[in-house]
Amino acid sequence: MRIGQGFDVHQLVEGRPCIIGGITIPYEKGLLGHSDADVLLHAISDAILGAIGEGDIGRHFPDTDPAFKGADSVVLLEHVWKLAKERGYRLGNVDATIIAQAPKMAPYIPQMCEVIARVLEAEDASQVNVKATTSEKLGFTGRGEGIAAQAVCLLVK
Ligand SMILES: Nc1ccn([C@@H]2O[C@H](COP(=O)(O)O)[C@@H](O)[C@H]2O)c(=O)n1
Ligand SMILES: C[C@@]1(CO)OP(=O)(O)OP(=O)(O)OC[C@H]1O
Repeated sequence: MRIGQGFDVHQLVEGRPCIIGGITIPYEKGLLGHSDADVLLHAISDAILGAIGEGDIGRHFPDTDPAFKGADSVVLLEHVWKLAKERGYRLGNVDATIIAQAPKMAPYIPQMCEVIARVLEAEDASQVNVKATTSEKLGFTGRGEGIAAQAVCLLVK
């Protein structure tokens, strides 16, 4: 049994789609990054990489590599999951929190969980949990300058 944790932040800017958990959320701003900047899938990818002792997504998908410009983070997560499976792991559970003053995540969380459960080949829906919180208008997330996400993942053999 192995455990890993992940944390990621992306800036919110105008002129970008707001893609979180593989779902495009209607909003006036979106997340800035080399890839599609899916902060939730990046935190989950890092949690899995941490659990298998494989560093972080920056090591596997350098932001200096044009191959990952505009990359779909679902595809990055699929690659990370393949690494975990090659080492003989299956999903125990993943639990994640999105920290965003806005937009409201709750209506989209079931769809996000479906995407994550499909990629991580969850046998039961309860293995994937996504939560959201504001930071009560405090800090960069509270001012709407960016969105953060954190995740923990348990892998079993
Ligand atoms: N971006 C967000 C933030 C929060 N939620 C939901 O609202 C609940 C209350 O948030 P607080 O920060 O005031 O505790 C939270 O538990 C989430 O269900 C959301 O959907 N999107
Ligand atoms: C995913 C990668 C690669 O495109 O780029 P970004 O979208 O900027 O995301 P970040 O969370 O900074 O981490 C790793 C990067 O290498």
